[in-house]
Amino acid sequence: FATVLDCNGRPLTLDRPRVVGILNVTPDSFSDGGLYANLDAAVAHGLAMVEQGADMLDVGGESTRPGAADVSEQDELARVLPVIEALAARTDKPISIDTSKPEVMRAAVAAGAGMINDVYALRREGALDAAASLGVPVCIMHMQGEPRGMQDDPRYDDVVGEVHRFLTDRLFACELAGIDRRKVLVDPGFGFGKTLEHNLELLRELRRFTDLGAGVYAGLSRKSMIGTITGRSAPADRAAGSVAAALIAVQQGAKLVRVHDVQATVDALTVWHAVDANRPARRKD
Ligand SMILES: Nc1nc2[nH]c(SCCc3ccc(S(N)(=O)=O)cc3)nc2c(=O)[nH]1
Repeated sequence: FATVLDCNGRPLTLDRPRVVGILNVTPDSFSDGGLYANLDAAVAHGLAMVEQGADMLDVGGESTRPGAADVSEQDELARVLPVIEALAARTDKPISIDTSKPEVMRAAVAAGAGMINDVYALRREGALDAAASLGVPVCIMHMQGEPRGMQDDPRYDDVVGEVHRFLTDRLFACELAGIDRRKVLVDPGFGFGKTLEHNLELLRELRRFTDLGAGVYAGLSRKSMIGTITGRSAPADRAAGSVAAALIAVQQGAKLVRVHDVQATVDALTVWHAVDANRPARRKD
């Protein structure tokens, strides 16, 4: 995958693992309870995360947590466009749009977004063509079922193998549509139609996804897998567990982690990088 992704004129350099700050602009954001439902608060939070070291911001206007209801195109546009425009004017960091709707992709990129983050992996009607014509990097993610019912009874014979096969197929679909594989990131979709055991197996085997020639992207922050393991029922209490999970993902080869707790994660990855980057070259014996 490319070491520098051109995100609508804003570079994202993947020479080391990078941190994506989550900016939910939905009334029911699962962990910040719609704190950023209004524009000024959302923009302030986005800029605060950049100050804390976020390398990119991920703006989402449709909650895709389990049981979430669908959002109309116009509602989603009304939520995300003002935020993307305001942020693009006030930071030079890349901004990704977390959406599955082609028209939201187009409008968001026109407003300044530089990456498409699609939890449906461009499977919606027109999404592949929209992404291909926009030419910005894309993150494609695995989900079993739909947000409404994906956690009812997730089942796999071989969760890693099936998720790997899905991402392989979607990568191929991207290439057929004219999207350069080097501009695609792949994501196993933690919490999207997976039990705790499935999520743990995917994290344990995350390195298996680095053979696809695409950067690996992971979204673990404050999810129920962290809560169940640590006993932290309130998402806001899951920062330490989330940082631990992000570090494990990075140690397994992930290049991007999508997080709520930016500063803590940035510091953890800085410590990891100091140790990893200064590794003495292997002795020629
Ligand atoms: N690429 C990418 N984009 C994402 N967007 C989101 S929104 C989170 C929705 C959610 C919340 C909570 C749970 S749960 N039941 O596991 O706590 C699941 C899904 N996530 C991801 C992710 O991972 N990758």
